[in-house]
Amino acid sequence: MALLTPEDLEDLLNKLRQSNETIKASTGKGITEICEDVYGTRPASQKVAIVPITAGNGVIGNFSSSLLAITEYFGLEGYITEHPDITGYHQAVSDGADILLMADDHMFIAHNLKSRKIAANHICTGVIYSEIASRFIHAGSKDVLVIGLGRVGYAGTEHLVKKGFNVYAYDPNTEFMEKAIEELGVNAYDSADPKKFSMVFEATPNANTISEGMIAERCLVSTPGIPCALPPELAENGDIDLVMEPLVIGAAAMLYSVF
Ligand SMILES: NC(=O)C1=CN([C@@H]2O[C@H](COP(=O)(O)OP(=O)(O)OC[C@H]3O[C@@H](n4cnc5c(N)ncnc54)[C@H](O)[C@@H]3O)[C@@H](O)[C@H]2O)C=CC1
Ligand SMILES: N[C@@H](CCCCNC(=O)[C@H]1CCC=N1)C(=O)O
Ligand SMILES: [Mg+2]
Repeated sequence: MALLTPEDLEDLLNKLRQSNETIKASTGKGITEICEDVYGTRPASQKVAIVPITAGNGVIGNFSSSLLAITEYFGLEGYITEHPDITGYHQAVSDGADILLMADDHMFIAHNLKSRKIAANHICTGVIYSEIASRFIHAGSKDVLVIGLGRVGYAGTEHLVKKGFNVYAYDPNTEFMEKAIEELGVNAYDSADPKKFSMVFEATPNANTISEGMIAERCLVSTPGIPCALPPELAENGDIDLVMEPLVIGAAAMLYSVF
């Protein structure tokens, strides 16, 4: 499980604002509108409690404060419980919080105590980043290249297939490839095929997983993956729009999915 580091979370809201400008330019809509479209919900000043969790690798510096900044960015009333774990959970429920945000090393969830809806970060991250990729206004077809079929990648692929896109997928894990072909009917990406993609969704924990031969002159790369999927020489290319940030977009999708 690739865990965030405090460095990943530095300058979070500036990274988000940058990403949102790219999202608007590439898709015609900003992240809040896209979340509203995908989930059919809107914020309504819900009270959000963030409960730090000490399990496993333990509390990640500025993870809770980043979630607090995210809740406020989306116009919600957020706070971090005074204590972590069960004590914090008890405080949040006693305070009448509507939504709880908490994460151990394996699951990061949003739980709406009122509506009983619950969301997992890896599902929502896959859905929202693949949705962004699929909305590229300059795309010439419904072909989407997916790199990485793990917890996030598979969820995003499922979402794209459901929405009727032609998904070409690659993952060195042959089991994941076979599962995606059998269960979702995706095409195996063939590097020998000269086809180039204008919409790419990448979800791997490795750098430089996208090579020049995969992408069209003008393309949108939407990736939650850390580190960056695009080699620096490609990332500097003006005609490639890159949407990439470490936490906010996925967390926003979690909140919208439980409103
Ligand atoms: N930005 C955000 O909001 C979030 C970011 N993440 C990040 O997204 C990434 C993926 O997370 P998970 O799906 O949970 O990881 P995972 O470990 O479940 O899946 C990663 C997949 O990538 C595949 N892969 C590795 N190298 C590859 C390559 N060169 N080409 C194609 N596939 C390759 C692996 O075989 C594996 O199936 C991680 O870096 C994680 O930190 C995860 C959640 C939220
Ligand atoms: N227990 C810690 C939080 C641990 C979060 C680990 N999960 C990740 O890093 C995932 C979530 C999005 C990207 N990676 C705390 O409460 O401070
Ligand atoms: Mg994110």
